[in-house]
Amino acid sequence: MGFSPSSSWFLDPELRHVVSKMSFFDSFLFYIVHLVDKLGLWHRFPVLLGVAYLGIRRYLHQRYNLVHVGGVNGQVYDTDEFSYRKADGKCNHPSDDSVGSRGTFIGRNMPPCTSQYGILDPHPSVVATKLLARKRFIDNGDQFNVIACSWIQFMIHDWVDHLEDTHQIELEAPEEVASGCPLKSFKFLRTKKVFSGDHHKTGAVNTRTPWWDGSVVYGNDEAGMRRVRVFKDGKLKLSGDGLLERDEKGVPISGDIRNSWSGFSLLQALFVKEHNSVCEMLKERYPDFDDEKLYRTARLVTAATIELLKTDTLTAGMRINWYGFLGKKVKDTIGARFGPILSGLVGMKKPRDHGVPYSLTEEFVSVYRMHCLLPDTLVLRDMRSQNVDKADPAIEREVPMTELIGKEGGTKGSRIGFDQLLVSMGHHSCGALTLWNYPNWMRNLVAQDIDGEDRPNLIDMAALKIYRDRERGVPRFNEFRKNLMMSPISKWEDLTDDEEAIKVLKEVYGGDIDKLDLNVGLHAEKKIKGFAISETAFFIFLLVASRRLEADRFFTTNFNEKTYTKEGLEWVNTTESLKDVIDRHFPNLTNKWMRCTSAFSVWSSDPDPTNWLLLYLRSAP
Ligand code: HEM
Repeated sequence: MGFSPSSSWFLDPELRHVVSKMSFFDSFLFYIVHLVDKLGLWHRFPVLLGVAYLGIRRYLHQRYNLVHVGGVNGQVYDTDEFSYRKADGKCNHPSDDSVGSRGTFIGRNMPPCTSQYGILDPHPSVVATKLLARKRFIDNGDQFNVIACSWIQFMIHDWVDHLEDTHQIELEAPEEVASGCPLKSFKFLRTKKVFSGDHHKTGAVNTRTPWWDGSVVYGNDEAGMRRVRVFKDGKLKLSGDGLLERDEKGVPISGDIRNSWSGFSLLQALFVKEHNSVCEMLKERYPDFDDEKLYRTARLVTAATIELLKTDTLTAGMRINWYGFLGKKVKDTIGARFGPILSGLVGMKKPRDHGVPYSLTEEFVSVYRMHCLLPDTLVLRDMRSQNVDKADPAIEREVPMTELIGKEGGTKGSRIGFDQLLVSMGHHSCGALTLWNYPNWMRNLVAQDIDGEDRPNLIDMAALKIYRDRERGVPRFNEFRKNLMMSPISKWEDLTDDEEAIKVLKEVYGGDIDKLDLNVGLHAEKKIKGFAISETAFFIFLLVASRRLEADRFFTTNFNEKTYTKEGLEWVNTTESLKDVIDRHFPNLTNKWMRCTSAFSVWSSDPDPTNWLLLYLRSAP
């Protein structure tokens, strides 16, 4: 029986079930979190208090929001023999070689949906047409540019993709919206349900490796890995123009090639360059390293790069994940000696999985469905300018996104070239995660299979994303929030101040708030100042971002000179942002074209002001 204050006036009745399964201590912590939530306070706290709140919340999520879907039952192995990242993600967990490998189950952060709404209630095409379809492009201001959007896609393609069934489904738009749908009906493959041998009975399987292991560049299995390697000096293949090589069918040669576009391939090419530079550095220091040893070490180093989100509280939170409360200077000087809180998760003596074998989760995939970040066109900047006005560089022309996707997009990307693509993406704000901002060109999309080949049937991605969550048993918005220890909404006004949105939400969901789809809720939700994503999505990131580091042997036990080499570790520790990586390879580009501090902000925007106050002591943004 948990802690229960005598006057429980402030506990939402819907959250009683949450407290009932908690220990006394945990329920005490939960009441603190719940009180802060009710007062809407945590993001207004000074940074130190905000971080403390997030720390308690993360602790509670680690205890109550990790659900093992099952099926991990590998072998014990010799960790010293495999002190490198294997192609298929095997041999990372200290005592079970299969945890986190390709083909294991996608986990959950909460039990599957319990509501009885039908899979077509309301019809996904109705939701897509009335609430998601872009009316006009709404940008995200200066905070994030198209590089940031591609970076997130790059991460997704490193971590997760659902195995599909061979069974085809057809969705036909109901008459009331058919005229507004680019496709009156479309066909796609069902998510494959695999028997998990556990109490949830079935689950979905990940065709990518869920570790932060750079598989987007290196491949997800032996064949994928062999495809990208040169087999000389540890290096990876790269075309003479600095972009990806392509095979005779026009498919790019890279770790993950499905549903790519020029901006995404550009990031892959950038990290191939980074990998190859690490190889050169290692070869110079260690002339006796053979191709295999150079490849393995350079992969470890390249995969361990990181970039952080905005606002001081988030930055502090992410830095604490990596360096701990004592900060980078102390960690660099004396090492990770004081445990995860003071010295950070990276470099901990042992990986931690909180009793649940590591995997990514269904909920994580749902909240990362951020296709609204994609613009309709990419505005190309004029690279011939002599005196570049960084605040407003001259425009050459606009290219529709449809010309930048798939195999044709690869050819177009090569014609544009690395420099112009990168600079143009840097200067282009990405889309906002809000209602009525889903790119219409994705409602009529040529999707690709796992080999990068175009599929014959066009798909409506806006409708499909609603279908996918329902098909995979991800709870709808209110049930999702309750499971995440957040208060559910009781009226539409709790969700948004936008009167037009409320009107259409009522129309689509017939006034039944519990029916609201997760992804619609996430896009409609009022945003916290400084946040591009919703608070509901953020709490999933809070849990999963740290888990990716702390469960990984190569960020904990093996994050040392013996595994990475002294120079490799130094490389990781002196590379703090994507800008550092760009600067290493293209110093003139950022000098000439970028005003701001982070490569992910719109490049014409102001640099971050110097703030002499210690990060943790700052007030709220
Ligand atoms: C031109 C760019 C992009 C294209 C063509 C594209 C296309 C696709 C397609 C066809 C799917 C599979 C849909 C399904 O069968 O359920 C998908 C899934 C997904 N995409 Fe994208 N996408 C793009 C960019 C992005 C971006 C920028 C993000 C995130 C910021 C993103 C996040 C996701 C996620 C989370 C999934 C679900 C993966 C899964 O089900 O396991 N995509 N995308």
